[in-house]
Amino acid sequence: MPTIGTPLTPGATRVLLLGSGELGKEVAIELQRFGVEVIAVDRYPDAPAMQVAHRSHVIDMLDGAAVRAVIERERPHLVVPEIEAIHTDTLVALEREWTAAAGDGAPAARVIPTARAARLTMDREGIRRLAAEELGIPVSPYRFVDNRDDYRAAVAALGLPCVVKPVMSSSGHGQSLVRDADDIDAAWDYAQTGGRAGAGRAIVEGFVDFDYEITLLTVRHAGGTGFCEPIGHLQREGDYRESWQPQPMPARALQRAQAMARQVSDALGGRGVFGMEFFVKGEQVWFSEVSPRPHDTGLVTLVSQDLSEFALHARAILGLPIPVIRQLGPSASCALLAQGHGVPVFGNVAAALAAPDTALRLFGKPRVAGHRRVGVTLARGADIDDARRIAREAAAALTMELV
Ligand SMILES: Nc1ncnc2c1ncn2[C@@H]1O[C@H](COP(=O)(O)OP(=O)(O)OP(=O)(O)O)[C@@H](O)[C@H]1O
Ligand SMILES: NCC(=O)N[C@@H]1O[C@H](COP(=O)([O-])[O-])[C@@H](O)[C@H]1O
Ligand SMILES: [Mg+2]
Repeated sequence: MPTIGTPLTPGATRVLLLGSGELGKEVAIELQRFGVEVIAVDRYPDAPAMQVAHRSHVIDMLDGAAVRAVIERERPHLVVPEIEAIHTDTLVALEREWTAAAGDGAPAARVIPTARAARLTMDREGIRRLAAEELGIPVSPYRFVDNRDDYRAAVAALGLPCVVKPVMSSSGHGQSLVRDADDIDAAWDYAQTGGRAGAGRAIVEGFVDFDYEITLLTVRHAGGTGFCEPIGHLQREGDYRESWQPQPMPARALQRAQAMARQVSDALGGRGVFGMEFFVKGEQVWFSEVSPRPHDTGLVTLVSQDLSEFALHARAILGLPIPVIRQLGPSASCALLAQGHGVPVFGNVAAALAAPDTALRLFGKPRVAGHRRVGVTLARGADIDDARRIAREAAAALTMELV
């Protein structure tokens, strides 16, 4: 059994991150605090988590042979997917090989939370069919389509407004809200260009007219399943702009969300944090999707909890106890988005931190080409509105240039 505490020695626990963005950077920092050896992998050099890892590799993570080669070379004990866009069939195959080789003993390595969870959530179809069709959980009405004719038929069947998304996409890429008949064709064209795997399959979802939406961070750990206080968030163009915790909600709705989160996370299995997304209207709750890993809206937990979602992920995957998760009061995060081309240069950083109980994460992404999240402001306040205002003001005080 590997031990923790002394990286870069033969007995060290090695963790390999597949994806090295802002979320992986915080996970890497938490693992570093336990003396775990961290290897960061992503599609481009100098990714945020690479900057705080022991070693890094640049590979095409959608190339199965490249994923296998880096894992076989590094022989990690834990493989931690950090994004959806990974050749997850290779993870499934590797997991099977490790299990077979172990016989009755513990496998040499594990995928977090499981290879199947990574595969089912890499594409909207796997998780949607599991939640809606196998588990019978309420979701928006939906249809999967592969061509323009089927798409038009799906829009006609589901009615307007509806939402169109490539099956493989995240952070709103390729996603449109179709409000009226004039939007129908453009939304299809965008779904065909905005997805990760290029043109192809899409989901059409009936629009859920929710009061608010939440992320329910759910952690499966050695001692059972725990929940964080619900996180409310504001999305624009399918991408998160602000999040806050705790989102006030009726006890009945929270119980429903927790029960669904437990059902879905139990079905996916393994250990780690799951970002369960729900829509809420009154006491009604719809499951939307899940990240079997820390969630971007959960960045708020960097100031709102004693153990952030990243600290929880690290503890859970290492098999360490999580006896309690303390919420520290009304808190908020505000995403810093850059638009254009070049290297981000920040100014007025001091002003962003002038108010009490504020914090800042600048991710250190080396370049922006188009639209990219490059940082986040964090704040605690007297209430949610106050915390959101402080986080927004901190973001507005910063200047950002691309050079
Ligand atoms: N059926 C729907 N009805 C109403 N709003 C929706 C629906 N589907 C998506 N949205 C809105 O769009 C947002 C993004 O959708 P979704 O979470 O499916 O996309 P995503 O690209 O996976 O986002 P991310 O990767 O950032 O979580 C949701 O948080 C919600 O605000
Ligand atoms: N909604 C998922 C999400 O927020 N994922 C986070 O964004 C990074 C990719 O950013 P990039 O597109 O700027 O490289 C990912 O690596 C992850 O940290
Ligand atoms: Mg989402």
